Amino acid sequence: MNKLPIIDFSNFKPQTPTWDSVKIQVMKARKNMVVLRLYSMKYLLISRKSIIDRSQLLFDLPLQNKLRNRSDKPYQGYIGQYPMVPLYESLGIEDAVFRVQKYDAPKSQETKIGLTSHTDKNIVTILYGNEVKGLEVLTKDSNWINAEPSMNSFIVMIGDFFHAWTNGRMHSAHHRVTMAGDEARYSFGLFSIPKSAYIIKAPKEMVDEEHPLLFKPYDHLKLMEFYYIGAGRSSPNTLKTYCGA
Ligand SMILES: O=C(O)CCC(=O)C(=O)O
Ligand SMILES: [Fe+2]
Repeated sequence: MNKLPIIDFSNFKPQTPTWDSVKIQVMKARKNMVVLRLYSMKYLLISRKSIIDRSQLLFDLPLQNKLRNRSDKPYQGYIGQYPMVPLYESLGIEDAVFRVQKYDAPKSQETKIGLTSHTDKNIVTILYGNEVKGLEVLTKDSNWINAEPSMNSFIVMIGDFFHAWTNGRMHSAHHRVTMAGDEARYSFGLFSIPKSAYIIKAPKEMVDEEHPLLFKPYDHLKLMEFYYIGAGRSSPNTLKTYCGA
């Protein structure tokens, strides 16, 4: 497979043949990779330009202004100026799950790291962006494939919460951003997160002889701290290192 599965949600209504066919496609996709494109929402085409224009203005603000949106919590407020990912910066709304991200065009001809390979730690991520490509997803058979930008679709990605809660049935794919060319990439993400202090634990229905428990119960915020502040970043599988059963 060298393309993301594309699932058309545009005529998605309960009790219709489309409903059943979409359901089957979603189940198939989650076994292979679980990065879906949702074709729908024509109004996005109109609003997309204005979202990107406004994001440009936001990131063009002086650094000291952007730094005022700083947070002590992991993955909140302004993130940027990291030597490991010098092209990347992003702004999030405190305690909300919306984040605007910018990847500068690389300064030289070489391809550059925009974001290092990771799995999302949250429940589900919904991504939308401008026409500059860069997002790459690792398939279960270890091939990196490009997520081609598309104006009328979102990319939906399963996070580690769902992977743990379904005891491995849903796959949280590794992904990264690689930049090339001379245009900046903008992306917008909705990162759903559990309520604070919610302990993530696979329900007993998800655990059986064929599916032994993969992870001990854990707190999402503690996992985030382990990833961003602790030793978790260097681990290829942060969740397993943190709370593998
Ligand atoms: O910008 C993108 O397309 C990917 C962003 C991402 O992977 C993340 O913020 O976790
Ligand atoms: Fe991500």
